[in-house]
Formats: sequence, C-alpha cells, structure tokens
Amino acid sequence: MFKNKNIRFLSFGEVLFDVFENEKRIGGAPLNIALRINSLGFPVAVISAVGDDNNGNLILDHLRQKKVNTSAIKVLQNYPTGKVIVSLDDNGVADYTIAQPVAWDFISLNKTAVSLAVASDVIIYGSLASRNEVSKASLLSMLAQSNAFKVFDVNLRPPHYTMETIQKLLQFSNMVKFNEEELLEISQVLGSVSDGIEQNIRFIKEKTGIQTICVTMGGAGAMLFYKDRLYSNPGYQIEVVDTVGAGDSFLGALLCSLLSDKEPQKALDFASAIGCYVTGSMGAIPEIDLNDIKTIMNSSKNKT
Ligand SMILES: OC[C@H]1O[C@](O)(CO)[C@@H](O)[C@@H]1O
Repeated sequence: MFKNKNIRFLSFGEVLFDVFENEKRIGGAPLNIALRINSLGFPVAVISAVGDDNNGNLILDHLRQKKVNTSAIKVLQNYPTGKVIVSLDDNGVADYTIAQPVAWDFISLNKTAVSLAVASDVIIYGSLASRNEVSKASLLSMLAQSNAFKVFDVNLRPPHYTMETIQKLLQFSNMVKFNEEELLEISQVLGSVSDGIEQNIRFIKEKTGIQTICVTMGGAGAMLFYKDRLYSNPGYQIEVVDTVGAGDSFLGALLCSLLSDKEPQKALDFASAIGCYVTGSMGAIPEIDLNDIKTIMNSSKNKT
C-alpha cells in the first residue's frame, strides 16, 4: 500500500493511560500517533518517560510487543506514569483531566534520544509535554539539533499551555496540524480578523512561513494545504463512539501517506477515513483492518 516504508519517525511527548468510566486504555497523542504509524508498517521511536510502576510496565510491554523503539523512554523513580481521566459527553466528545506532575513532565535528553533525533526523518511533537519546563527544554533542544521534517500537532489541552510556548513550537515546524477550534484560537492571537478556515490556513502560512498545514473539522471533514494547493475532504459518516485519538490517528495516517508520495488528495481521504474509523471505535488506537477503511472511503457522503 505504501511505496516507501523507510521513513524513520520519532514522536516526542506524553505517554499515559486514558481512564474511561469502565476501563483504562493506553493513550497520549504522541503515543497514539506512533502506534498508528507503526500499524501502517513504518519504523517509529518514542521519546518520553514513565514511572516505575504497573502502568509504566504495561505501556513499555505493549510498545515492545508492537516493535516500537522504546530505547528513549526512561523509567523514573520519583514520578508516576501519566494518567488522564476522560469524560465523554452525549455525543462522544471527550474532555480530559490530566494528572500533574507525572513522569512525562520530566523527559530528559540522553545520548540515545539525541541520536534518534539526529537519525530521524520526521519528528512529531505536541504542546502538552511543554507544560513543564524540563520536558519543554528537552523538546526545544532536540528540535534545534535535528534536521528532520518537523510536525507540530498543536493539541491544545486547557489549562496546560500558554500562547507564548505555542508560538515558539510553531517556529520550529515544517508542518502543523490543528483542529478547527485550535486554528481559530491561534490565528486570532496572531492577528487574524477572519473566522474562515481557508482564510486562516492561508493566514497561518503567511504569518509563520509553515508550508504544510492540515485542519480536522470533526464530522465536517478535513483540509490540507500542501505545496501551495488546498485539498479538502467532506468527512465520512459514522456512528460516533468516542472522539478520543481520532485526530492522532488522522495525523499518523496522513504523514505515512503524504511523505511516502501518495497524491495529497488520496492521502487526505485515507487519513480522514482512518480518523472516522477511530471515532466509531472505543479508545484512541483501535486495530484497523484496511478493508474497513476502503469501505468507509467508498461510502456515499464522500462521493461527488
Ligand atoms: O495527549 C492528551 C490526551 O489526548 C489524547 O491523545 C487524545 O487526543 C488522549 O489519548 C490523551 O489523554
């Protein structure tokens, strides 16, 4: 399905357990993205930290079993593995209560992490891990040292960010992913007077110089600005179970497709179908059968 599976991905940031009403599941945007990339057959490593506890062991065991490179996930004695309480509203839309301080607030860069960063083709990072100065300093130092293609998954989780940090993280990125609300909030802070998605995509490009921009819009689909052209997907229909991790899987799938030279429209359609599948399943990283994705892509809403 992909011509070039040699792209080496690296994901930096929170690894944790999402705690739902009746169960807990592995999560954290950087981890969800890494696992989606891994499920599509690409090599991926994660830089993070867990506590010396059962949750930490479960995360490490799962990643090792999937053959994700865990050599830069440190086990810390003084802090527990991250945990997030997820509450779902009647529409399956998630609200997150994110425990603090936890191990991933204290990600340090050791030699292994730096060599991974230098050897990677693509680095993915979000904003949440920068809520703590330790992880933030490691991220900024890593970004400064690597020539990889850098992808900023904005992922605003109030109250865990400041606009100053978001702007700093934007400065390093070659590609950025927003959801609709994030695009509006950040565009306004940067001085946009429009509330249009397309206008704000172009505004961000002019203001920051970032050439590749994607925006997810929930049930209304997604847009991709790539090589000076705008592509859009109107979304696919699905019975929503929960929205947790849909954007993460979308981004993982989009990167695999786009960077292995699939046509941008096809890459966007594929990523949108994967995101849609995730909203129709429980938790952030359900196993995906590519035949189900094909069925979604052939579904009527998307046909013109
Ligand atoms: O990373 C913060 C939170 O965001 C998610 O990745 C969903 O996008 C959850 O799995 C996690 O709890």
